[in-house]
Amino acid sequence: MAEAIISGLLKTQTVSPLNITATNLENTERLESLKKRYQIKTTHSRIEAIKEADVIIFAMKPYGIKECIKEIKPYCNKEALFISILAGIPTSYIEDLLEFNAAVIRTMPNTSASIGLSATSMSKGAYANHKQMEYAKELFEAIGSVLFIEEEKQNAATGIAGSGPAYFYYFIEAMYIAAEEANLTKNEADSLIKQMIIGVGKKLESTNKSPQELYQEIMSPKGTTEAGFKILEEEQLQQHFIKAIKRAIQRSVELGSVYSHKIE
Ligand SMILES: NC(=O)C1=CN([C@@H]2O[C@H](COP(=O)(O)OP(=O)(O)OC[C@H]3O[C@@H](n4cnc5c(N)ncnc54)[C@H](OP(=O)(O)O)[C@@H]3O)[C@@H](O)[C@H]2O)C=CC1
Ligand SMILES: O=C(O)[C@@H]1CCC=N1
Repeated sequence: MAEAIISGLLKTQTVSPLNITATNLENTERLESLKKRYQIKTTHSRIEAIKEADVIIFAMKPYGIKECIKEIKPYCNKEALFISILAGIPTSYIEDLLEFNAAVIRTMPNTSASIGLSATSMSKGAYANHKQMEYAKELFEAIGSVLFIEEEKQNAATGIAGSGPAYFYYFIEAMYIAAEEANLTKNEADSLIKQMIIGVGKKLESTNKSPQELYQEIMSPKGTTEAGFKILEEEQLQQHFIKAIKRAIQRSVELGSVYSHKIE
């Protein structure tokens, strides 16, 4: 995710490579390759990375945030803007760890960020101001769209749009399996499935029709689609899918409470 953000910021010339420093935990090879590909600065020292930064983006796994902030806190610029892409982690937790009135913004992008098509949701912490929100929006527009939402809705946004692409890829995988079993070659399947998915996305974008209207349009009486739908309904696939999304949302809540319980 961090690379997708870096790549978007550079492609849109939102930030100069000279003003980006990437760091990670231990993977030197990865930092070298980022440096070579994007001409950004890299360092293994998280303190060096953040010391003079006016924007700090947290993009590690949620369980890493506590240790990270503990390490960098004494060196942080108190005027900096802190942006988190961590699933579940509340802005209040980051503010508490930093132990000053830090401007914190919580975001939830998705992997389509790597092609500039993320659907990112963004919420304000207690001390971030309007100007900082607008600035963060500008940064994240380099990787797609940005929607401002209240922080209590971020877990829902995480289950829907953060995890969402994975569920679609899973269904698309099923299409490839069915295509192969029906003797389509890989190239034939690629050509049909990819364009079909692009068409669905663009159609959805260009119409006011509901998803139900759209699938009903496809279903001729006693036709192929209707025959397939009967199986989906018998298996209660839609209910299972709703259950899966609800579980993802719940997991985001859990991540927030597991990793952001009382601070020592
Ligand atoms: N994957 C997704 O679709 C999305 C993920 N997110 C969120 O983004 C975050 C990252 O996910 P993802 O990119 O998939 O994970 P990755 O494992 O690909 O990347 C995590 C990176 O964080 C680095 N890291 C870990 N701890 C520290 C630390 N203390 N200081 C600096 N760097 C650190 C790791 O370094 P090293 O390689 O050296 O271990 C690694 O480069 C998660 O919090 C997730 O919730 C949000 C939206 C979508
Ligand atoms: O699975 C996860 O926890 C992260 C957050 C959203 C997408 N990936």
